[in-house]
Amino acid sequence: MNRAVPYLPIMLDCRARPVLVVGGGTVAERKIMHMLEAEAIVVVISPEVTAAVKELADKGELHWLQRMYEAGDLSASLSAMYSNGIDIHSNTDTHSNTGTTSTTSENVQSVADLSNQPQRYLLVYAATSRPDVNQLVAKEAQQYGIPVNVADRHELGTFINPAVIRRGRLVASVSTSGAGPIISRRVARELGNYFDEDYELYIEFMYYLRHHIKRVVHDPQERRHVLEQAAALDVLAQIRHKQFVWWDEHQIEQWIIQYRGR
Ligand SMILES: C[C@@]1(CC(=O)O)c2cc3[nH]c(cc4nc(cc5[nH]c(cc(n2)[C@H]1CCC(=O)O)[C@@](C)(CC(=O)O)[C@@H]5CCC(=O)O)C(CC(=O)O)=C4CCC(=O)O)c(CCC(=O)O)c3CC(=O)O
Ligand SMILES: NC(=O)C1=CN([C@@H]2O[C@H](COP(=O)(O)OP(=O)(O)OC[C@H]3O[C@@H](n4cnc5c(N)ncnc54)[C@H](O)[C@@H]3O)[C@@H](O)[C@H]2O)C=CC1
Repeated sequence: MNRAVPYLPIMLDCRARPVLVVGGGTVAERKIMHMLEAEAIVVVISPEVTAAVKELADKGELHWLQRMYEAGDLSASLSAMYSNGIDIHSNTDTHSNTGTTSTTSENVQSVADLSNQPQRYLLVYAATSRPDVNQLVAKEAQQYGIPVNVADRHELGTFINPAVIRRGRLVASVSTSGAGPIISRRVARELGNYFDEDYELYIEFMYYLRHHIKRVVHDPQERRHVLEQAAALDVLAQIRHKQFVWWDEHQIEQWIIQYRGR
């Protein structure tokens, strides 16, 4: 038995960064949905895709290259891909060569914008049904220093995906370090029952309060004390009992005053 890989859990800002998904089946579709939620620019290379992925491509919400993965796809920089005449904008959008944005989604950037992007993919997903292709994608990604996820044999890749629940700014992700994804999903659902919908407003309010405190309380010790008091507020209970009323700035100032100078 292998020892568990000590994976590093992080939160990655993927907004407007290009990510590549190789393959377009149900597994690829799930990974694509997470990438779109993270507001990444999604490029899919696959001869066939699911109906849902096709629809997203048609709407211009992702870029579909309708073909097999080719060795070298990852070594080509994105701007080079484009200047070689490969339309990475979308499989259907023949007008994108003009460099104008002709899509409905905020996610999708014009080709001109893409050429200003980093020259390599931020992340790569090898999610085809062909082990040899997935292995080639993994090898190439590692050659170029791009983090890669391999759907059929996670040990060939450099990162894996947790099961996730979101409550606005609160994100809980669960991994079994690859031992059993169904268990991850179950644990995430259990966390989701505990951290229910009320947490969204609670965390939003705490964000707003902390932001305000950071702006007006400059002494580090004093700030720390005020932030501890904020964390101890019974806002969540008030939300649960439908008694919570959002504070205005004046209320916050008044509340802070009582803890100042301590
Ligand atoms: C290592 C990892 C790498 C990665 O994909 O990132 C991986 C790998 C593999 N999954 C396999 C199978 C299944 N995966 C799922 C579901 C999910 N898989 C996810 C993550 C991960 N899966 C990573 C580890 C997560 C952890 O650490 O716990 C979730 C959590 C998140 C997500 O995919 O985004 C998502 C649930 C999300 C949700 O619903 O909330 C289901 C269930 C289903 O489809 O309904 C099955 C079928 C049942 C079964 O086989 O157990 C196989 C065998 C393939 C084969 O047999 O050919 C491999 C290959 C291998 O183990 O190497
Ligand atoms: N990591 C995970 O969460 C899970 C992984 N898997 C594994 O993931 C893999 C994919 O599973 P599914 O999506 O269900 O398969 P699928 O058969 O539905 O889809 C495979 C996709 O790969 C594409 N493809 C095939 N050859 C290609 C090539 N040379 N270049 C580019 N694309 C190519 C096909 O067009 C198709 O879109 C399988 O190996 C499966 O064992 C399965 C379940 C969960």
